[in-house]
Amino acid sequence: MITSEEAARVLAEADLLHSAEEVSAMLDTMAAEITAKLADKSPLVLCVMTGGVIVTGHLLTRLGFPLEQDYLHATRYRGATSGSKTITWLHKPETALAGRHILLVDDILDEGYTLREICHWCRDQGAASVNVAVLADKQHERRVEGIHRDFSAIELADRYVFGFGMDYKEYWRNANGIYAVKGL
Ligand SMILES: O=P(O)(O)OC[C@H]1O[C@H](OP(=O)(O)OP(=O)(O)O)[C@H](O)[C@@H]1O
Ligand SMILES: Nc1nc2[nH]cnc2c(=O)[nH]1
Repeated sequence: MITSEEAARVLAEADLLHSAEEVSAMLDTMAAEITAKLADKSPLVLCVMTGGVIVTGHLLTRLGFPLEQDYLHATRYRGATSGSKTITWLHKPETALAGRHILLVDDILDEGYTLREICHWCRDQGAASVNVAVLADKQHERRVEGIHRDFSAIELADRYVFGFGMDYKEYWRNANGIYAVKGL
């Protein structure tokens, strides 16, 4: 836990990596790629809470074809800046996945434990296909095997980032852009 004063200092000292305008343009491109692949599939779009909530909202307004929406919550960082290897499921979707084309939407693919487990779960439920869309794809050598993203708006350097759904110790998911914490 940090105070709101500390949160304000972190934002003031952070590096702005991508402005809101840049994020918007990159989401346009990703939405066009998703449309080309899934427009005739009547997909079930699953928002990975909490971080995925903002990118999912922005993305959905750019997808002009029939789809359904639900959400799930699986977390491993729980407000920290490094994650445990154990995923905690806080909510599973009500909608049946069997036979559906699933589009998972999350804020960031980092080491990949979270989305790998979620993809496995979707397939275990009998999904016809599982596609992964992330706002940010972090570039490093620590990615676990067995996970890849199908769509990504932005590739990021290996720093701890926040904004546009991503938190710094639960603050600044509401920051309108993508920032890197000073020194991290
Ligand atoms: O690729 P990984 O290294 O597994 O990390 C990526 C995950 O970490 C964050 O979730 P977090 O556990 O912080 O939960 P939150 O969305 O509720 O903040 C983010 O939203 C991704 O789901
Ligand atoms: N906010 C945030 N959450 C993450 N989860 C995995 N990596 C990150 C990151 O860089 N920032």
